[in-house]
Amino acid sequence: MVVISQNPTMKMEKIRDDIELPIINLCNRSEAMKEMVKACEEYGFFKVINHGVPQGIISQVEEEARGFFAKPGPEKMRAGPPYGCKNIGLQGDVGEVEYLILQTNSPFIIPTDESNKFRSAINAYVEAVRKLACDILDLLVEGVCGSEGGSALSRLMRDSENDSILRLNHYPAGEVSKIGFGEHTDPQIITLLRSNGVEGLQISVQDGLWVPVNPYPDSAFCVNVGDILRVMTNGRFVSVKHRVAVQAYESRMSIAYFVAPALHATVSCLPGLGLPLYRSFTWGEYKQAVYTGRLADTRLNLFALPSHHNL
Ligand SMILES: O=C(O)CCC(=O)C(=O)O
Ligand SMILES: [Fe+2]
Repeated sequence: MVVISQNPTMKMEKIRDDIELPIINLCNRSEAMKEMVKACEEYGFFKVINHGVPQGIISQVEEEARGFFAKPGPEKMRAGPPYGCKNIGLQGDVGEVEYLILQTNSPFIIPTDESNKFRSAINAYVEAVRKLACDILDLLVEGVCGSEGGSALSRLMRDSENDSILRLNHYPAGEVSKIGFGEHTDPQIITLLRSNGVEGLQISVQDGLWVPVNPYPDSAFCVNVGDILRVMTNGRFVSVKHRVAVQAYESRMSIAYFVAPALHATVSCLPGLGLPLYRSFTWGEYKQAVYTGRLADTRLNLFALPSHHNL
């Protein structure tokens, strides 16, 4: 039986701080392609610099987000969805985090945003990170399938009904033993993450061994493989568990852009990558499995094909 603790604390697991994620320079595309593929196989995480998202657009959205999270609790609560606090998902998972979740593909409102400045900043940000995500996905497909791969991944996010979301997280400074965001894999295709320079993110390179991801260089985006990309690369890329630890003296803020297909889109292994490890499913079906499971579940197991299939 799983016991739900109201304030989860970090178990005393080992931390390894001698692993640095690769920092990939997008200016050199053929090098970047190889390095990204290697990083996706090894860690499921990497950082990109010279990514083409203007610093002004990033600063604007970070400033607006800071302003929003600094509002008094009751005011934010009154905003209702898209605002949330402590609860993560629908199955009782909690963390020391407050957040805004915005569907990027349909008009949204932030009820406290009377002047619409926040909304404009977010729209500009989403447009810029969308381009970056397309670019990264095209390079990854080429790296894995060669030029025949074409735009097999980026076309999923170009679909006018794509289900991509933007999530702004704020972790107030507090007791370091507390969990801001419990361990999980991101279910989507890929995630582009920005942080305000405060540490806290950790990735699980193997069971019980956590690697802190430092927030440097300042200009970088952290990119990670989601479960869908794992399925589409037939397990060659790994969607790695990660979590966020509360920091003692400073609040962490992060902005995650999760690239997802349309709900009706079929997810299956890209051609030429061997016998599929997972059965095909729609993104809607997978999302349902995410909603009905706990944050830390390895939901892809539900879609794994029996091993005799691969003999
Ligand atoms: O805040 C972070 O750095 C990571 C948050 C995260 O993993 C998520 O929102 O899925
Ligand atoms: Fe995540």
